[in-house]
Amino acid sequence: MTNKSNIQKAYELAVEQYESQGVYVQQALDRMRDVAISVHCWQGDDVVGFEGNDGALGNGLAVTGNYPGRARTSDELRSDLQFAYSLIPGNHRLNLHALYGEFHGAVDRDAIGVEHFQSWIDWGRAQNVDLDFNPSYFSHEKASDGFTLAHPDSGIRQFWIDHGIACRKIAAAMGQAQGDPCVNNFWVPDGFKDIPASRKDPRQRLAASLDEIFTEKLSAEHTLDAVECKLFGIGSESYVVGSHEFYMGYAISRNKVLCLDAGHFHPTEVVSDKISSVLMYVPELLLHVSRGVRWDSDHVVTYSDELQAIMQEIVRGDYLNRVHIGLDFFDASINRVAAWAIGTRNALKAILAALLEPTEKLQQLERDGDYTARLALMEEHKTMPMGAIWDHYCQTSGVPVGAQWLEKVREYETNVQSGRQSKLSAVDG
Ligand SMILES: C[C@H](O)[C@H](O)[C@@H](O)C(=O)CO
Ligand SMILES: [Mn+2]
Repeated sequence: MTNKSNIQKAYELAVEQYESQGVYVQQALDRMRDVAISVHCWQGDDVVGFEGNDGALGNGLAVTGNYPGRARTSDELRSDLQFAYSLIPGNHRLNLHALYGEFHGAVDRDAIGVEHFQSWIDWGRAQNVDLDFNPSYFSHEKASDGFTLAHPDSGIRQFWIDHGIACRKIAAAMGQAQGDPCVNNFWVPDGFKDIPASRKDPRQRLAASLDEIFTEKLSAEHTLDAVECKLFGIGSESYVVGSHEFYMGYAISRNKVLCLDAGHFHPTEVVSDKISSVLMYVPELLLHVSRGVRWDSDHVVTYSDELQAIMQEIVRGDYLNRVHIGLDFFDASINRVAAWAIGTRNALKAILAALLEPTEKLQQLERDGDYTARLALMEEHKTMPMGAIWDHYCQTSGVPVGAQWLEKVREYETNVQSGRQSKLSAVDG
């Protein structure tokens, strides 16, 4: 049975063990406390949002499962988020999509304004949660044929350009209110199911639309524009306009933040190997930490080799101040608050493990050409008592230790989420 003194004892032994390797745990924990993960709102309600439609998700996004308790209103979503944050050590951000505004009636995407997000801004200030933002280029009649900013119809393109412009203003207002830049991430689904006759034309239209959206210069103290690529989606298997090469070139030439989603590449291609390359040419990176499984790019993040490799790269490259870490997964087959807790805690554990590495020693061995010792120490590190440091970190941060958070989720499910079952609407796809 876990108790405080055992956690403390295990921690002290672990600290000694790390110190014998030249790793100072307190320094690692001090850096850890500054890491803010941008927790994505859309895990809480299966990417439905509050526009008042029936939640029919489109444009290659699909949520499967019908676990009870989906948040149906902004108050329910905020309650679930607050509860999720109470299970996660540290102080984190919230990543909001445009379709989560509070509209009180029909407001089309090109007409949204700061007023529709004022409650979120106020809530963020009250909770000390900084906000990030995303225009929503999906689940809309004007996106139903799979094209938005690259649409051949100039009227439809203009509608989505206006949406992008509106979202930048909202993001800037959020950043100004919180005194910290709001990262505003553009992902568009545009693509073809089958072989295009022109790969060029849609890409030219997408670049032109984005240029129009980004014409107004907004203060980098308030908002940063990010662009997110994708290899394929359901319904865009043959061609996605915003490919990796497209956005890599776009971000470099327009000085934008590049967003890499861990589920948006070929199965054997890893984001961890891209970080140090792209950061040579773009100022900052946004990560969508996710887990691809076959066709789905958005499974709940587990403590996988690739998750650890991503966080190692960020720490080894000393990029913590140039990489914005966001999450992107949605699973309706398990408790949605548990999904947030599992994925976010795993991302943080991987960061802590990376901060506890003897990075300088490993890099010196490499410079010396001692690859034997480099591999030996990397392997020894894998079984160092990181769990004892993590437990202590959770305890001193005032959040549940080990699997105790699951008991809290069970209580929340019984007391809060189970009462929502009557109006459940889950989307299968
Ligand atoms: C809802 C998100 O914006 C979306 O998941 C996007 O980031 C993406 O990754 C699409 O595959
Ligand atoms: Mn993503």
